[in-house]
Amino acid sequence: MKTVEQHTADILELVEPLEPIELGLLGAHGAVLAEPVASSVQLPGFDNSSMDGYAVRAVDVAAASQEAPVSLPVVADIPAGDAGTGAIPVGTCARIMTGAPVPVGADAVVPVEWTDGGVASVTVHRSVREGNAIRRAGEDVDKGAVVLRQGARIGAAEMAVLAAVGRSSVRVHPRPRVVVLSTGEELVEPGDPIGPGQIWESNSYMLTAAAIDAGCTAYRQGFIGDEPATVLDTLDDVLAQADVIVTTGGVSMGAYDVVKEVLSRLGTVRFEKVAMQPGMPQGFGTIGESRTPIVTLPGNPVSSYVSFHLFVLPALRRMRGLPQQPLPSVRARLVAPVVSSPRGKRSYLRAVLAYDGADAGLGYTAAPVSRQGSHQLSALAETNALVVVPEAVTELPEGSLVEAVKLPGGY
Ligand SMILES: Nc1nc2c(c(=O)[nH]1)N[C@H]1C(S)=C(S)[C@@H](COP(=O)(O)OP(=O)(O)OC[C@H]3O[C@@H](n4cnc5c(N)ncnc54)[C@H](O)[C@@H]3O)O[C@H]1N2
Ligand code: MOO
Repeated sequence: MKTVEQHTADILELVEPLEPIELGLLGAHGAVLAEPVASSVQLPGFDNSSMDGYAVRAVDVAAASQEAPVSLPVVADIPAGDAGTGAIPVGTCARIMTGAPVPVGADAVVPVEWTDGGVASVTVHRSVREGNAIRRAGEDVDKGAVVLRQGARIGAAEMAVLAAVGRSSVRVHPRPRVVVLSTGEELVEPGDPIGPGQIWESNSYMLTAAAIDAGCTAYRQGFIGDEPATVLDTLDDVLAQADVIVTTGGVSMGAYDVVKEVLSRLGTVRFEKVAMQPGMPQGFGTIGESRTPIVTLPGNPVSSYVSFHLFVLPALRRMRGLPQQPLPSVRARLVAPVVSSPRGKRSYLRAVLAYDGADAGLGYTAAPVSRQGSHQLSALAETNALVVVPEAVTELPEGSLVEAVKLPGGY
């Protein structure tokens, strides 16, 4: 059997960062920059007021106090958006709003709270230091400075920076388009009536959500039965809209394991056993003229979930133009024994990871959930980590230190 590492490496060899394209700002949300972004301007672009108040010469109000306020004529009113061409003569001031350009001649702003708020003339009852409440041109960004590095993921903060330096579009590795398809004659759409031997389909919903969480555009193609021609036709149909296809089901040893049956025939998809539990039967390869990557996950829901995180997430990272990075893991103390783990396979036990180091001196603790079967889906929702039991280990006493891999979204 193959190791988890070998299988991951094989899948990674199949995929490349997606070709960069130019996208409008909101279209680039979640995408990864394929270029460094430099600012063509300085920010702020001009000296401006950080408060609503009065633009003055500090020296003109140097003597102002509560007991001996100073009055100045107000010669202009400067709202934000003013072209900023005005000047104030010595001994006068201008009413100014937050973000408005500081007029020539002024070197400080007196907040309106320190005045009587006058319109024609204003009485100031506190002195100010030179530069008070003025945001200087260029104090945020120098002209030509790189404000976002190549490889940055465009989230809310990056979006703000791009817009603030005047960019309306950027060159990015787009979000991978993931098409999710499940197979199985027993599957029924949730909400539809269910008959004997049937189950409501859940894998494609789970994987579509997981792919979206992983920064992709995901299409739930839904599910189809075990008819080989339908599987091939459906795969053919979705090729045009997929950067990667993820299927579930039909990859094991059964008489109707259709994905394995039809894709093995193509000769471009390999089916192998990986030394892990859950998630032993796996497949991957390419299909179609443009050699679209396809990862075929096992049908058992927990197996499918775990193998998506171990094998598909790294591929998606690469397609997004991000460097490889394992899911974060911590050392944790088991709060219950592991009574049996298969020799020769690495177990990924669903667990609840908690941090109670400060109180109990334990650091992280991991409590494997009680239902560990590949079909026992309900325990997944409470799971936030996978406890790794190495291939050579078949049992672990309570209190053992283990590696716990944090699952995305679990925190
Ligand atoms: N003789 C053997 N049998 C099995 C082996 C084996 O090595 N020899 N491996 C077992 C392991 S491990 C796994 S995992 C499963 C994988 O099977 P398949 O990928 O072929 O999946 P199916 O047989 O289609 O389904 C398995 C199981 O999962 C349920 N399922 C499938 N798709 C969905 C879906 N979209 N939503 C919800 N549930 C789904 C399905 O009803 C089955 O119960 O094979 C073992 N067998
Ligand atoms: O190894 Mo299968 O993936 O658990 O039941």
